[in-house]
Amino acid sequence: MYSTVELRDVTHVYVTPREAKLAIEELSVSIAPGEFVSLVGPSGCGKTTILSIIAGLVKPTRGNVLINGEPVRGTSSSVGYMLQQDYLFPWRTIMDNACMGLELTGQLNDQTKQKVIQLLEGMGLQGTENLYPYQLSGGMRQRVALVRTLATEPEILLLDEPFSALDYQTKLQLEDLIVETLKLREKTAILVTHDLSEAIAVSDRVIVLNRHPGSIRRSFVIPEQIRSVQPFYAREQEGFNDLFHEVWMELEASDRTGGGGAYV
Ligand SMILES: Nc1ncnc2c1ncn2[C@@H]1O[C@H](COP(=O)(O)OP(=O)(O)OP(=O)(O)O)[C@@H](O)[C@H]1O
Repeated sequence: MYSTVELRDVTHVYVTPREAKLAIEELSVSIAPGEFVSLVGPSGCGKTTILSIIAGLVKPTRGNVLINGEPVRGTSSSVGYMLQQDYLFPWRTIMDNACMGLELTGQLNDQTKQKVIQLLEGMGLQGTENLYPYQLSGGMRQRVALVRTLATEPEILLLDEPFSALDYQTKLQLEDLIVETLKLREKTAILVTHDLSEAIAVSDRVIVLNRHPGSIRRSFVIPEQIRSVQPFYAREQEGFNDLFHEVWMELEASDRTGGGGAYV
């Protein structure tokens, strides 16, 4: 059985006219089918770069990236990317926004449109189909963005701080909804977040990255009693606070080590 996502000794150097910056060094990680993994680490340690490499948007300088055992060669419909901003088009209705991915990949037909309607319903967005993004709250818009991502049936979801622009209550509600939706559909997910409590509450595994250049510092497997319940209740489980403290100390240590950037 292969991993859904595998990075083998991945190094990435950003080359600009002024400098060559080592963003990630010798990073290896395997993510199993259906696993939910969070990446946490100091600002600038390479989290978004890792997602961009998995998405096929950035070609790593060295190393191999495999999805379902196949080398990544550019973007693929098996990988969906969700960002902090919803990037809905203001001039398109909610239905037309939700169908964007299908439209761009030539998969829009009566059957897939029906699936979008069902997904919107599942997210509590029934009745919004003919509205425009400005008529929805931030949390509702982010749910539309999730429908747009799920509509093309990606196997792997890359989530780059999708909850960070939301108010706290909406963020907790959306965490529960996304985790439930992804588990139900057996999706593999990789989340980048600055919120440690969120990382522990939603994940099967939390990976702490080293600061400059990005590499794996320590990996925490989330105990069964925490990951078997909804993220909201995970925070109340025995062992949650101790684990939070342990991950926090690791993150603090990561933040203290390393310089302002590694140059080659
Ligand atoms: N296109 C680029 N050109 C040059 N350097 C870049 C580019 N993108 C990122 N970098 C640099 O690579 C390093 C890693 O950036 P990246 O955005 O992956 O970090 P991050 O951990 O996601 O940061 P944050 O938590 O602040 O969002 C940083 O030092 C950043 O300045």
